[in-house]
Amino acid sequence: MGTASDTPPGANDHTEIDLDALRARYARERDRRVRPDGATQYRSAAGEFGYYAKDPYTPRAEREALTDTVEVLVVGGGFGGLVTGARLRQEGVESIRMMDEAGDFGGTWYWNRYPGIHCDIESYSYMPLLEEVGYVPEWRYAPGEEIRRHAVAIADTFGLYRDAVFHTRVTGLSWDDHNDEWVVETDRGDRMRARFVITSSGTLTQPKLPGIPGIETFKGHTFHTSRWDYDYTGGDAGGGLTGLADKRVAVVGTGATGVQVIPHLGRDAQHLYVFQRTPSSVDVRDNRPTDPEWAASLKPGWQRERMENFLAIVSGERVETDLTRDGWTSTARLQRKMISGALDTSMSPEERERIDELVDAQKMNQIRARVDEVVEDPATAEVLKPWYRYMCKRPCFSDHYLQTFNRPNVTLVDTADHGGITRMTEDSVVVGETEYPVDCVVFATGFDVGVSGVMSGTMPVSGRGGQDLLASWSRGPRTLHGFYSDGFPNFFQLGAVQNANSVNFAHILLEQAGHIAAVIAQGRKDGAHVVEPSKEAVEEWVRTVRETAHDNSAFQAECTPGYYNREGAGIHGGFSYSPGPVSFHRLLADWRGDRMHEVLGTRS
Ligand SMILES: NC(=O)C1=CN([C@@H]2O[C@H](COP(=O)(O)OP(=O)(O)OC[C@H]3O[C@@H](n4cnc5c(N)ncnc54)[C@H](OP(=O)(O)O)[C@@H]3O)[C@@H](O)[C@H]2O)C=CC1
Repeated sequence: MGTASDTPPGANDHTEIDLDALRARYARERDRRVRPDGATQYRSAAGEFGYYAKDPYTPRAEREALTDTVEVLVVGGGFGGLVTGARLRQEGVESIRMMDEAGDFGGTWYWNRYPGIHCDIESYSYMPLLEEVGYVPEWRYAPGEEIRRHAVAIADTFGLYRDAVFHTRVTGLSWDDHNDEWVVETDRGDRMRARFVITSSGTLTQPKLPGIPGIETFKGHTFHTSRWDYDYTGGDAGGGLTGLADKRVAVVGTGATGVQVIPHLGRDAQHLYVFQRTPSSVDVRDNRPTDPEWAASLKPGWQRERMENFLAIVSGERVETDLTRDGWTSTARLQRKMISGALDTSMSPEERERIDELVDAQKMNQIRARVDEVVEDPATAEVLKPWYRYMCKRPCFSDHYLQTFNRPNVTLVDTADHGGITRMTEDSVVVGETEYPVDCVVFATGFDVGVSGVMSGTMPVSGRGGQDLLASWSRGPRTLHGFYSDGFPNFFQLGAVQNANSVNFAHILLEQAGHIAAVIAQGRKDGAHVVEPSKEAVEEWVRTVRETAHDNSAFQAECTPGYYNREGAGIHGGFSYSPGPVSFHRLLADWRGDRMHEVLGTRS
């Protein structure tokens, strides 16, 4: 197998690739799509558009306001919150309240139930705690419903429904210095208390809408993919959208969601218009049911081994064997552009960059050639070809997407030269001067990515002496290992900020949960009043993250716009710990070995 640090076969044999011409083409295609309004072009699904974010799956139950006290409050019932709850239970913590805005557990898998939904990371590594729950996924790449059911199974296995509250949003957290407790206020009128608060409020739950002029005037039916309206479409996540048989449907967006949903809309709508601004790179999926013999042969510890092997490969570490062997592990070298990890130091940076660029060009040529092989109409095929480097956008995998454009009832509409859809009227989507009358518009336009309640300010956190967390971060996040900050005792955050990042984020969350549970358990054992890092420890970690930051701004600047590069504005490295998740997890394990006492009971 290859690793990110090997020179790939054929890397020195690219005489046919004209990199200058390719760079010029990439720049031209990028310039067609950059908008002067950048990230401000979007609208949140709030205020007059709040109905796009309503929960269509679970009725909201009335309940009494809470005034009790728990030991741990976990904000967020997605995998981050669930695995934290599970690890705390394993450490013997009894009093845990799980809280979520959704109507049940599952996080992103609660909200996203659109037809065709699957996870594009292999389920055996993605779905956490499989061995603890006693489950082997039915599919190599699991459908969303199987993943959602697994989330519920984790909650059942670890007794996390007990004390859980749903359809509840935290509106304020304030530290009570006198009692060493958090006072928690919510949009349900709760005013409860918790000794520890852990937030894992997720990144792919708040739907985002394009700022299309006239969007509010459209009188037909409309919804966002993360709040699928099966009452209107009929069918379920497996397809069979019989309600669309006599409907002209527009879908806006061709990202990872669009690629999964479009084959179903194309199959079932009377006519489907796909409004595309930037094509995704779409590689082979090759999904298959789990082999029962393989499942029966698995030995205890198999999942951790597989997860760690996958994480190591996609982080650019050297490993002996590739247990997964899929589109992620075979492109590890290319992912280094986005998710930095181990760097090959056996060659000069210039030589490394030249080889990276050639390997990238080779991969993207293969992706573009696949479009020609599958799509019958050459003009349509041309529009579906992605002209950017591999990790500029989330890579996609599908064996049905490109094929959909061979259907006579499917029309691809290229909006690139118009910055997206020009406007909407009462009954049409308009691109340039051309009107497309439709009955229904489905927005596959993504999420306010990376915006947790803490970062957006919708969950104000007031620490020691009433200091505001966001205000204390006015010059950037200040944490020890991404988890906690001085002045905010017993408050933990899960997420990628100053912590680790990976395409398999479920693995990162599992490590974070284990770490937090270990710290809390040690604190309980030692009789510590609080968990809080010192100001010096925080400053040292912020400096470490900054000094080790891998600056990929040059790469980002050449990328087509999207949320990876703040719509073309660029992001400097240093958001997460650049040396990569494997080094970070090692660093955390060492820290737990001999420095944990530094955060325990430092104040009371
Ligand atoms: N693990 C998995 O299997 C899956 C993961 N995901 C995750 O969710 C993330 C979000 O994916 P997704 O929901 O597809 O959202 P994205 O943000 O990736 O895609 C949004 C789409 O909407 C298009 N768009 C936005 N505004 C306009 C406009 N005004 N006119 C026309 N088109 C417009 C974008 O075009 P443009 O590109 O030009 O901006 C893009 O194609 C993924 O990156 C991935 O991390 C999602 C699905 C499956």
